[in-house]
Amino acid sequence: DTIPLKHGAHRIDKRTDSVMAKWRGYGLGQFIHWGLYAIPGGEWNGKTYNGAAEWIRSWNGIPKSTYDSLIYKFNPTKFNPESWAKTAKQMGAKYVTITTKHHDGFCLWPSKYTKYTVANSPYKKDIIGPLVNAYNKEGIDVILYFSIMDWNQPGWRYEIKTKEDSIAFEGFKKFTRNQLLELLNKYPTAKGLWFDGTWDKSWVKQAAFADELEKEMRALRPGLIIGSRFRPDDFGKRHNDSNGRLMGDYEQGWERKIPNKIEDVHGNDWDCVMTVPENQWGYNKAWNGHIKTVNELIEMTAKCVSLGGNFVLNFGPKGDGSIRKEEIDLAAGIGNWMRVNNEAIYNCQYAGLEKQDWGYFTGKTGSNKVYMIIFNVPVSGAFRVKLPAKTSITTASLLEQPNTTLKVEEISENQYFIHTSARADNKPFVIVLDLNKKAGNASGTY
Ligand SMILES: C[C@@H]1N[C@@H](c2cn(-c3ccccc3)nn2)[C@H](O)[C@@H]1O
Repeated sequence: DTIPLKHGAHRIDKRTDSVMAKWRGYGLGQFIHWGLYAIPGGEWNGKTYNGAAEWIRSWNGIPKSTYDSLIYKFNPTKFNPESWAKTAKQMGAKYVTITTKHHDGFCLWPSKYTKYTVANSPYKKDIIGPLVNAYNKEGIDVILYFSIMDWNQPGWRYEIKTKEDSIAFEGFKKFTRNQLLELLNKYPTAKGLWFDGTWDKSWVKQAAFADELEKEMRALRPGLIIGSRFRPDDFGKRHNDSNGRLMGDYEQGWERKIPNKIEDVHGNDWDCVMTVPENQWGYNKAWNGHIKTVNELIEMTAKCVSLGGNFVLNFGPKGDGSIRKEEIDLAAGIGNWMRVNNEAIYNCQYAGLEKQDWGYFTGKTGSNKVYMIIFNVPVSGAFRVKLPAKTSITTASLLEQPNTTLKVEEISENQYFIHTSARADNKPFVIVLDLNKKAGNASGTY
C-alpha cells in the first residue's frame, strides 16, 4: 500500500504526449558546460586544481572573491553559436542541454534578478538567446540546464538552521522562481529544463514550493519536459518519491554512468550525461587520465538507446568561446558513423530481445524493424539472435548496404545465426532485421 503524499509523483508510467515521444526518439544529444570556470580552465597561478574544472571556486587554492571577479574577464571573442550548432549537427545530436547558470551563479543570459550576468561583463550581450536560435536553426532542440544551488546568492543556504536562515532562504526561493519564469518567457522554444544542485538539506525540505513551481512552469509552457532532479517529495526523497515513483518526466540519475540491464531503468524515460575525460564538465586545460574514443562513445550511444534512453555527450568550450580540437574531432568521428547508421539510433527503443555478446539490439518505434549494432565480431563470424515465440526473421541485411540480404540460419526454435562476410575495418556496423511482427519489449510497447 502506498504512502499518502501531497508532493510525490503526479504521474505513473511514461508520458504519452508527442513532445515527450520526440524527446524519447532523440537518441543522441550534446551537453554544453560553459561559464566563468572556463577562463581558469582548472588552473590558477600555475597550480592545477585536481577536481572538476567547473568546481574550481570550491577549491581553497583560489579566494572566492577572486573567482567571482572573473566576471570582469568574460569576453569570449571567439564565441560563434552558429559554428557550435553546426558541430552538433554534424555529430548527429538531436538536442542540446546548455548551462544557463551553473553552481557559481553566473548567468549566461541578462537576468533582471541579479547583477551577476553577462550584461555586467565586458562581453555585455546575451549568450543563451543566440545559442537557442542557432541550434533551433539547425533543427536541434534546446534543453536549459539550471543549477538551483547558487554560490553567488546571499540567500542560498546548504541547511536552514536559524530563523535568519529561513528568512534568507525564502528570498532565495523567490529569486529562483523569478529566474526560472524569466528563462521560460525569454526562450519560449526551449523544450525543457535539466536541473542540478538540488541535493542539499535546504532544498530537500522545499517539497511544497518546488511542487507549486513545477506546476506553474508546466502551466506557462505546456509540454515542458522536466527531469527527476528538480524536486523532493514530502519526506525529502528525490528522483523517486517515497512510493518509488519517478518525480519528473525522465530519470536524471545517470550522470557519468550507464544502466547495465533493462531492469535498471524501471520502465522510465532517462538520459545519460557523459564527460569525455573521467570527470570534467567545464573546460580543463589538462585533460588527464582516460579520454574516451569515438568507438567508445558510439558504443555508449548504442547501449543507451538499446535500453530506452538518450546519450548526451558533454562539450566544455574554452573561455574565449572556441571549442577544443579534441572535441571537434570526436564530434566529426561520431558524425561519420551516425551519417551512415543513424536509422538504428533515432526513434529507436529497447527491442525486448535477449542481449547477445556481439553488441546491442535497438527497435524502431512502432515497427517490426530491429537493429543489431555490432561491436564484437564472434570468431565464428555468426551473430546469434534469440526471438520470442512466434516471432521470426523475414529478412536480414546490412544497414550500410540495404539491398544485400544476409544468410539467416535457423539453429533451433526461435534461435538464428546471421552470417556476414569478414569486414575490412574494425568499426561498429549495423545489421537490420525485418521481423514478422513487433518483437515487443519488457513493458510490451514501444
Ligand atoms: C552535470 C554535472 N553535475 C555537477 C556535479 C554535481 N556534483 C556533485 C558532487 C558531490 C555531491 C553532489 C553532487 N558533481 N558534479 C557537475 O558540475 C556537472 O554540472
